[in-house]
Amino acid sequence: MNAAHAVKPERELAWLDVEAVSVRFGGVRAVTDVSFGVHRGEVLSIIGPNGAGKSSLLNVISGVYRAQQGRLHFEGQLLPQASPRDAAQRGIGRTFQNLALFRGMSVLENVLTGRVLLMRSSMLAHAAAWPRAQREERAHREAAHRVIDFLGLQRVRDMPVHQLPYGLQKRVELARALAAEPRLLLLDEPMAGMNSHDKHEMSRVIVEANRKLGITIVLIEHDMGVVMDVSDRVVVLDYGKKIADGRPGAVRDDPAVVAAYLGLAQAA
Ligand SMILES: Nc1ncnc2c1ncn2[C@@H]1O[C@H](COP(=O)(O)OP(=O)(O)OP(=O)(O)O)[C@@H](O)[C@H]1O
Repeated sequence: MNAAHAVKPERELAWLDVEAVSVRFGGVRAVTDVSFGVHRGEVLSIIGPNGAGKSSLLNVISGVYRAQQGRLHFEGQLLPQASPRDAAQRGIGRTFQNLALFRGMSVLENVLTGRVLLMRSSMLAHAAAWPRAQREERAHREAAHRVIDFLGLQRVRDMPVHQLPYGLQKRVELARALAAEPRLLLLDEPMAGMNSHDKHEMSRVIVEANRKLGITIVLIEHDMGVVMDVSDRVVVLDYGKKIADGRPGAVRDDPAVVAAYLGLAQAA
């Protein structure tokens, strides 16, 4: 066959397929031509020095930011960009780098807000206490209770969130994200600012959510000990570009990664 007529085979898409994504803010290139795949059932960590583009990438996947270039596919479907609601409805959940809870509301109420997109009855039906709406509300409360039990938050269930220590507040945030029943959960520095005991606890519940609930997890984390412990695979960004992608041990020993982090140590 004439080489000119050879058809390039279609690339096989990963479960979440990030293809040549670039994000710019004015003159700042936050993410440049980054591609990687997330396999169903894994814990994948995204690491890299401050400002490497990790949160921007997560924001593109969760529909918060629009990429100027590139495409995303989730479960074989092209993801429309900059639509957090669409991403959530497709089963992509997330937490944010800074606490984003309703501080005056109880733990249970916060977790219930995670189920808003799963609610079918209108607010009016709930307000009028129609039987179907009541049944639905009961089911949502039961689901919220299950998540609270899963994360060991029963004792503080009715407390206002602002009265809880920081480590527990971060766990409530995770509970709210789990309440939405995501298949893919994006966690942006869920252990930032935690002491080592709380970090250990948070790592444990993340691994349990992955293993027991079958949720695929993409995690941004700075603590290399945690990354090595919990990740099946690691993607490394530096100045917006992907510099490594592989098993944790291989990535840790990768000369390009060592150089990126050594550069950081020398600059400090
Ligand atoms: N909304 C925005 N507007 C303007 N610039 C932004 C915005 N979001 C991110 N940036 C810039 O894009 C670059 C990458 O930022 P990003 O937050 O994605 O990095 P990061 O790897 O998550 O950093 P960190 O570890 O410090 O959270 C930085 O230079 C940042 O200042």
